[in-house]
Amino acid sequence: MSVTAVGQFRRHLPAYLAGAVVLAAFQLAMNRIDWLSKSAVDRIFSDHPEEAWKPAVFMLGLAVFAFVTRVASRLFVFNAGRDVEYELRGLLLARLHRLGTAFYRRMSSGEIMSRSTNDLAQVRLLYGFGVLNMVNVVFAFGSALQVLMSISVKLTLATFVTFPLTVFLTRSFSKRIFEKTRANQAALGKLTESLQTNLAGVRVVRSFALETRELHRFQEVNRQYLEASLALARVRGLFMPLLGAVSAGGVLVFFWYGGSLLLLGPAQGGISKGDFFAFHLALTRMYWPVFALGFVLSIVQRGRASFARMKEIFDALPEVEDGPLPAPKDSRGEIAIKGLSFEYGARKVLDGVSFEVPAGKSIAIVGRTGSGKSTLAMLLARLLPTPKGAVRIDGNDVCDLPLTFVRQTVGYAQQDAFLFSTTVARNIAFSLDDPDTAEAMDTIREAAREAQVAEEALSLPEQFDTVVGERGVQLSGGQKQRVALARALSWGPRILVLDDPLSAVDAKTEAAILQAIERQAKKRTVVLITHRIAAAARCDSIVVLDQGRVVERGTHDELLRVQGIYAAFAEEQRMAHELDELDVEPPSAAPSDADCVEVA
Ligand SMILES: Nc1ncnc2c1ncn2[C@@H]1O[C@H](COP(=O)(O)OP(=O)(O)OP(=O)(O)O)[C@@H](O)[C@H]1O
Repeated sequence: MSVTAVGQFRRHLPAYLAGAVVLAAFQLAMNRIDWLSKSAVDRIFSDHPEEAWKPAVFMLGLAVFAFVTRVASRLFVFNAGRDVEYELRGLLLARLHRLGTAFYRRMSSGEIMSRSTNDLAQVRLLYGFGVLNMVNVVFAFGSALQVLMSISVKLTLATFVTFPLTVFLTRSFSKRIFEKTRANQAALGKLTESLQTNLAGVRVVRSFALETRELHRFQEVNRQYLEASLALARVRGLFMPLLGAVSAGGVLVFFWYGGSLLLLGPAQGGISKGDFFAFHLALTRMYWPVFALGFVLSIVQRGRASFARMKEIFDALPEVEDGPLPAPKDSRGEIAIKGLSFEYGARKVLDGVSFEVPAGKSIAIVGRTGSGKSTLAMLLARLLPTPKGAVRIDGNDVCDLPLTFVRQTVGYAQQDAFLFSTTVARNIAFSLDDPDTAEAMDTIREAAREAQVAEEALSLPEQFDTVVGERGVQLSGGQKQRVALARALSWGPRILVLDDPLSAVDAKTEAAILQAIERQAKKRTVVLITHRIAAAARCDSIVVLDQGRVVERGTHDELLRVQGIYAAFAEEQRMAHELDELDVEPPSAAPSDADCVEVA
């Protein structure tokens, strides 16, 4: 469903209509107050001045009514504006969840943040303040014009002599305000992006002692934003006083021509004192909305410019869409990959990859860095646009299945251990519906034990309730990796894909984690991406990738016998192990042949 400015307006039409009705009632009351003023003034100068109290009492009643309708109109319309903002914020996040790597390559997170906050605030103003005042201008104009024209058509036309100039100014300035606002919002986006990059990389900046250079770069973006803001302020600043001056011209005409009509009096074709007074009231009432029109138009233009920037996110097409089949009730966890090729742009990173994993078995994907292992894992979970017919789960093409089903079935624990800025427990329990129950806590502790991070978690100041800081800044690289692994283990999907979960652990911890992964493999299908031969050896089968192609397939022993890339890796790692003279794992924790599945 596409998100349009008109569509959002239509969704809240009842509230806007209610707001319009009470605004109309308010302006009607103001119209009646003008007429009652005329009546009161004429009575004061008549033979019975004591009767002036009657219209005055009515005016008081109408003033109360006007107050109530004015407040109600704001409640209806401003609340609708807030509702639009609330909905757009939700839609924005939902869309951002669906968009893929191509979009995130194009738009930085700073830019997205700017559009989701600054631009959204401008859009809220458009749907609240902007709409209210646009409607109010029309009603106020009609209500005042009725008083003016009824009192004197000639005087009305005379005071309107400046009107064409007002229209001309409004039109030409609103276009310039729109353009300047777009430029201003774009500059703000760049500023937010620069600030966010500096914050995220503050440690790198400090460790390279490049604060001064980064500050200079930031100042450049900062200066561009300042210039864009000043350019916008100049246009807006010129517009309002110009409009005010033109309006004041009309008031001057009123006093000059209206004054002469007053001196003539009604008997000689002029106007009464009450007419003069009411005309002035109505004219002031009308000039205010015309004057405010400039401000309102600038809000509308800013809102439009911001909506256009947000629409770029709403209109971005997800690379991966739901398939047409209904979600199967369950999954056995059988994987079949056939002729899978994939390119990033023009660069082919997977080329005709084929292999199968029977349900409940484990497979290791081994290969040099950049050989396409993570890409393969992401295609399995449809985190990238998987080619049709290349990946099947339980015989179903993943492209035909609902995305939620695929991603719940294929649990992909990424290589970069991303932690949320919350507690250790909540990071582990990310996939659990209710992480605060005693049952969830048992799962969390069990997963932490399996991932060999329980002891360290318990030694933290508030144990599992310790907040790990932004992206887990308070934990070491290895701790982060194991918390992320615990998260994957607590998830328990049918197919567990672990992307290099051992890159930052020592030999002893590695052995313990491998045993945990082996226990997992008894319950589900496991795809283990690893550089470690010791880890691959424990899997039922091994696939070796080289430059995106499957170059070897078999069990650990079979591959050793082939004397190919895998055997070379094994030899490299054995020699590195011996050369480093790393302390040998205690016999109890060391992997034994008996632990291996189908390793002869
Ligand atoms: N988003 C991307 N856009 C363009 N190229 C990419 C992208 N992600 C990865 N690549 C490239 O695709 C190739 C395969 O990357 P991939 O991450 O799948 O390799 P890998 O085998 O998992 O490597 P490693 O063991 O270092 O994690 C690499 O050459 C990489 O530069």
